[in-house]
Amino acid sequence: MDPIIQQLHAKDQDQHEFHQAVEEVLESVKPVLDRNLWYRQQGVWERLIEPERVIMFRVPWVDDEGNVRVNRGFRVEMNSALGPYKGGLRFHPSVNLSIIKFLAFEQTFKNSLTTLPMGGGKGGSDFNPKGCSDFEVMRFCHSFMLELYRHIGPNTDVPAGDIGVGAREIGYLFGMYKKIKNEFTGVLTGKSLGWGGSLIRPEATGYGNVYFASEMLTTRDQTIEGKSCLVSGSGNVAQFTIEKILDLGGKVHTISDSDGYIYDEEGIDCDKLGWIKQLKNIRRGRVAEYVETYPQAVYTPIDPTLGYNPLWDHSADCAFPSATQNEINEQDAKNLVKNGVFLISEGANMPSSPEAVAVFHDANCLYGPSKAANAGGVAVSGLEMSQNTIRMSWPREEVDTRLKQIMHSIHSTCVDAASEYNYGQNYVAGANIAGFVKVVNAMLDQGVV
Ligand SMILES: NC(=O)C1=CN([C@@H]2O[C@H](COP(=O)(O)OP(=O)(O)OC[C@H]3O[C@@H](n4cnc5c(N)ncnc54)[C@H](O)[C@@H]3O)[C@@H](O)[C@H]2O)C=CC1
Ligand SMILES: O=C(O)CCC(=O)C(=O)O
Repeated sequence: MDPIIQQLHAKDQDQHEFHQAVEEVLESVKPVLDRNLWYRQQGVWERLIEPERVIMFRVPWVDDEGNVRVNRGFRVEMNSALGPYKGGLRFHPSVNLSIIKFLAFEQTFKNSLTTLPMGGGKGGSDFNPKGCSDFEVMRFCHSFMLELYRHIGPNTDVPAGDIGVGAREIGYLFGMYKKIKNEFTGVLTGKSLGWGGSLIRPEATGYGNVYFASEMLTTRDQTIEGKSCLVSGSGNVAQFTIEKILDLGGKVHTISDSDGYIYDEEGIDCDKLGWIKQLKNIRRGRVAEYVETYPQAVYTPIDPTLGYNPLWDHSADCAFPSATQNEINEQDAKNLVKNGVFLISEGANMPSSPEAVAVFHDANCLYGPSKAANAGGVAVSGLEMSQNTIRMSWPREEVDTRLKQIMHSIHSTCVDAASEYNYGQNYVAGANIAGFVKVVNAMLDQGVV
């Protein structure tokens, strides 16, 4: 094992997700480090895997029954070589330091790929919004911001949404920040349109992922039109991935949540997607309800004893994992390949295990890793920051055009970096190398800080 990885395991024991993310990047950038001894001498790698700052805090709040509840809050400010820390907040019971550190680490390279001036950060809490009333969510968000406000700012650290944090939560967080600081600034992105949000930000991660997939398909003279697709998740990223696939003439058969998944042989059309948006964004229900309205579809509950996810065991051309990390294991990857899937484009962060990624590469699939394929969300957040700074809002077409250009540029950046280091059409290596080189060159320019 590389001594750096040995040290990491000794220092940050049990941070499995963080180790996984670091090991993948280190593997890809070894030839870059070998070619540039200066990088090694300057300890860039050791500096990259140590967050600039880790903030952990108590979040006390009162539920509707008057009970005092306590959650743990996190913000990991990973790297500010390229700009203010930037990255989402995740509210989910599984959140811990390892998960936030892996997300902040990935975010650093992802933000670098966007070409926009953003450093990497991520935060969140083990708070579970599921089943909470709006008032409970509001009290939690206000308490969370009562601590977070002292660490963030429009030129310091600009959080946004992730799992469990959408427009409602961003509104409550912004309200408390504004009250404490007495200023109306672009301190958060993903804001509602009426008070500083950007058009296309809600759509950006999903749309961007499908634009990236289209770029990958172009290398084989193909398009999304007529392709059958498997999508996991049913939240923000999944919904707008489906919307763009339909827009480009593809067909989508699946959605899921943490209880189970839906397979709709006929395909999820625009009307059904509208129903899913109502279910998830307004009624906050479970995907199991889909079969009550569309009885031709099949609902399968999660069975953790299976060892694989049957959602990935259907015949299709393309897969868009859009739920959570490590949702595709080696067996799932083998099932996808066996069923004819030849393109995997990741909306979720690190949804494929390292063994699954190896299966995709061995089968010569077009495999778009998350830090490249889902970078459209944070890219449009960067555009929201620019619009807030100049106190303007750009029209929908303008933001969408910029998003398309950014995804095109990320694709060519990955292809060029992979080819420079003889990695062929390996988007993992390309994304890691290109993201890494830009960040470490900025770190070297700024000295040992
Ligand atoms: N919202 C954004 O702009 C971005 C999100 N992402 C990533 O996309 C993924 C989804 O995030 P969002 O759609 O924003 O969140 P969301 O909260 O809107 O939706 C998450 C969805 O995933 C499902 N899910 C969560 N845990 C699951 C599990 N263990 N098994 C099956 N389903 C599960 C939830 O039921 C929900 O439908 C995450 O990995 C997130 O980090 C990545 C880039 C940007
Ligand atoms: O828009 C942002 O700043 C957050 C996006 C994000 O969390 C991600 O790319 O994973």
